[in-house]
Amino acid sequence: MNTPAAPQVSLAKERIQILLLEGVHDSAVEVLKQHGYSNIKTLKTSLNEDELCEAIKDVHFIGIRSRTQLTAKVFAKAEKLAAVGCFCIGTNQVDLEAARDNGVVVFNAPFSNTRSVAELVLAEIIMLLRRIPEKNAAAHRGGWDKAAKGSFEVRGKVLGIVGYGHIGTQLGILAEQLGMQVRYYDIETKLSLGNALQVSSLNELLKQADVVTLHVPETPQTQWMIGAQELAQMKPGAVFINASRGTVVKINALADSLKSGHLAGAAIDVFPVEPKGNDEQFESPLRGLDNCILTPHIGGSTQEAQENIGIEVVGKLVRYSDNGSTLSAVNFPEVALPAHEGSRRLLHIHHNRPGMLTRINQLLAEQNINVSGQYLQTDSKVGYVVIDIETPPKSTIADDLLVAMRDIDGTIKARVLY
Ligand SMILES: NC(=O)C1=CN([C@@H]2O[C@H](COP(=O)(O)OP(=O)(O)OC[C@H]3O[C@@H](n4cnc5c(N)ncnc54)[C@H](O)[C@@H]3O)[C@@H](O)[C@H]2O)C=CC1
Ligand SMILES: O=C(O)C(=O)COP(=O)(O)O
Repeated sequence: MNTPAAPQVSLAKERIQILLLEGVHDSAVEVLKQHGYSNIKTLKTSLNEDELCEAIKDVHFIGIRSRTQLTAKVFAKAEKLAAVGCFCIGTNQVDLEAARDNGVVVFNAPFSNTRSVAELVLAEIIMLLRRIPEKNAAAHRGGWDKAAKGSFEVRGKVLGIVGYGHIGTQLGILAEQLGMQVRYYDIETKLSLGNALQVSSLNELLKQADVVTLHVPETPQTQWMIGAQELAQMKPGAVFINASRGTVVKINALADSLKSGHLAGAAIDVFPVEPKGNDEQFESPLRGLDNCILTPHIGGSTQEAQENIGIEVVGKLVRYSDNGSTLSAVNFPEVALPAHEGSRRLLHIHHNRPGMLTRINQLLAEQNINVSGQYLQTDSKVGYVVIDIETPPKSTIADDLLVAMRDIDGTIKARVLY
């Protein structure tokens, strides 16, 4: 049985602690302030696990980007944490199950930086097919490589996109404007935009494409999906781009393929191991290869994308904090209940066991409480219910109910929102 906790109403906004890491854009802070949140700490860097375990103890909301690893150990220390905002697309850096098991909701920005990635990749396609990386490197050393040999227009070439989602589709449209023929491979059947064609296997795509570009998420299926065998399937002289996740490609195999000349070039933005901050040394077997463009995970790093992400993710955190909405959460049942005038709102997060709602409703009935709104959603592990109750002004009904609800076996978290 859970031990009954002291009554606790919604925290005053100035007491809600918010920690934003990894240089989240100022737009996030501005929107938080507009909504009355002022207790905001920002850091330019990420924190390691030990630092996070310490820093997270008093934090109610944390904002991260792709570098901060939020592990089960960190969530175990995060007693007050209500939600995580990933100010990026990927959520692979967060132990989503541990978050959910601790009643912590995780949000992200599923598309605000996708145009930026697509534009970068488009530029890299042209640069690689014109052999600019080598010619640029040679010129820096005093060389003058004016030969046309090995340099090609992109017009008419086959672009092979692995992962035809938000980024892959936009890239396909942009590439068609340049006259490229777009083919893609995806595990799901997708609506082909423009003249794009879906192919049925990764190998088929690798064999057909002059340019292969990866736009898949990090999942158990995509981990190390491109190795020596897959690279060998690619056409001699083809080029390869990865702006998805570093764990999708076996980097030594890629280095070998570039060194042997089988691949003419590559552009890589993400790496199996990335420096934690700008002052840490970058190590990679791709360093020193003139036919390889190396960028420091900046596919989504534009002013436009970062500003929009700041506004979007903070919007989701504020909606959860102000009215309990979990719409578009990546690890949680989605619930949104309109505000009921004159009501008080309670949130209850519990392990998904039979009879939880019955027990909550028994309490409401026993205490003769009038419910003006109630909404429950569950997934396989967790249930989330938002309850609006009618109470006379200044009554302690909601606080008393909270104590009783927290005592229900299977409760993960419960609070009075307002
Ligand atoms: N370099 C950077 O700065 C950035 C990198 N990214 C990375 O790009 C990834 C893709 O982003 P979006 O296009 O927005 O994601 P998305 O979720 O819209 O699209 C991903 C596509 O990959 C497909 N897919 C999943 N597993 C697959 C597999 N095993 N084989 C083939 N296809 C598979 C999905 O069905 C989906 O169509 C993100 O998950 C993130 O890791 C995203 C933004 C910035
Ligand atoms: O959006 C993503 O998934 C990215 O990879 C971008 O990550 P970042 O915000 O630049 O650390």
